Amino acid sequence: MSVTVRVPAKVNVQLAVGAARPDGYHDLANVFLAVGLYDEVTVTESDELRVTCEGPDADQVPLDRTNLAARAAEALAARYGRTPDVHIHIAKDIPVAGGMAGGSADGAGALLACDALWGTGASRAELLEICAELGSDVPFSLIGGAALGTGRGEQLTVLDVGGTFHWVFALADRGLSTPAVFREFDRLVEGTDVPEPVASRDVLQALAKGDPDALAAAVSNDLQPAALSLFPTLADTLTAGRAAGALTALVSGSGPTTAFLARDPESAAKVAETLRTSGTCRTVRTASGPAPGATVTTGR
Ligand SMILES: C[C@@](CO)(OP(=O)(O)O)[C@H](O)COP(=O)(O)OP(=O)(O)OC[C@H]1O[C@@H](n2ccc(N)nc2=O)[C@H](O)[C@@H]1O
Ligand SMILES: Nc1ncnc2c1ncn2[C@@H]1O[C@H](COP(=O)(O)OP(=O)(O)O)[C@@H](O)[C@H]1O
Repeated sequence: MSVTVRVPAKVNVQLAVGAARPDGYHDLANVFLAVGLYDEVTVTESDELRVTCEGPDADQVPLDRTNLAARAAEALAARYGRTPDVHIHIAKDIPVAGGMAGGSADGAGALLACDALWGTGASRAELLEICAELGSDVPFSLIGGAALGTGRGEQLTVLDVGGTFHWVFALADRGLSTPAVFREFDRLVEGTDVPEPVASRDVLQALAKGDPDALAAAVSNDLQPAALSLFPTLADTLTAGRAAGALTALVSGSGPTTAFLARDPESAAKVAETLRTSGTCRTVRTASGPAPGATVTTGR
């Protein structure tokens, strides 16, 4: 018996970051938008826990117990007093270490898939609690759509979205470590008064209206200076996308993926084509959002 779950990537249309907390995390106002780039996680009953992965970035994905999908299976099994003996196969299309929450997607996907395979009867609230233990971004991967994340990003408020937003993503030739980007943020703000992170009314209204021009004017990412400091050539990618007609350009989360908002699919295709030949990125993808959260597609 096996179960397959499809899980989306995300882009952060606002990422407001507060000062480092005593536990090392940062309070956030994190406005997530799920976009239609997906990983597929299949779990099959097996005699031991093992992970395999296929896809263009598969060689960068850990296959041991540090894999978030393996950790999700272990966490659910521990809670229900059983062994996590499943083969987890990840068909990976979300860039690895790209600021698009690929590992988080696999964690949420494996959790939902194991839950369905084992018939635990866990409530949505219980699954979200396990997600939050696995990582700050994991709860959002489960719910998808659009949401405001507060605390370290794990406390979610679902947001209304009044239309479809068309995005182009430029993938870089190497990843960036999320903790390293937060550390660089701390270094850059040292000695300054970091304001409490607050959700932007303009961002929320633009999402609710489905208005790409208004969203383009309102997006922000407090981690962008840190990502650019660690990966200066990303500035060239942002410039190339803006010159190609994107309404706005920003780093996705902790990067290094850069995100470009377009007015419609035709404009997105044009921006994508220009970026593809610009020599400023490894490859380019287009995707629209909001996309649904983790969804069981086949199984049992
Ligand atoms: C920055 C964001 C924006 O959505 O994602 P990415 O762009 O990397 O995908 C997230 O905050 C990443 O979430 P996630 O990748 O789940 O992070 P976690 O596993 O919880 O934490 C990894 C490390 O990131 C830092 N961290 C994470 C979240 C947070 N609110 N404050 C932090 O300082 C800490 O150094 C922590 O040890
Ligand atoms: N299932 C997984 N897929 C990808 N990376 C994973 C996974 N599980 C753990 N990781 C680790 O998490 C790191 C961050 O990867 P990822 O979640 O793709 O990026 P980001 O945090 O930038 O969104 C990777 O470098 C890898 O070591």
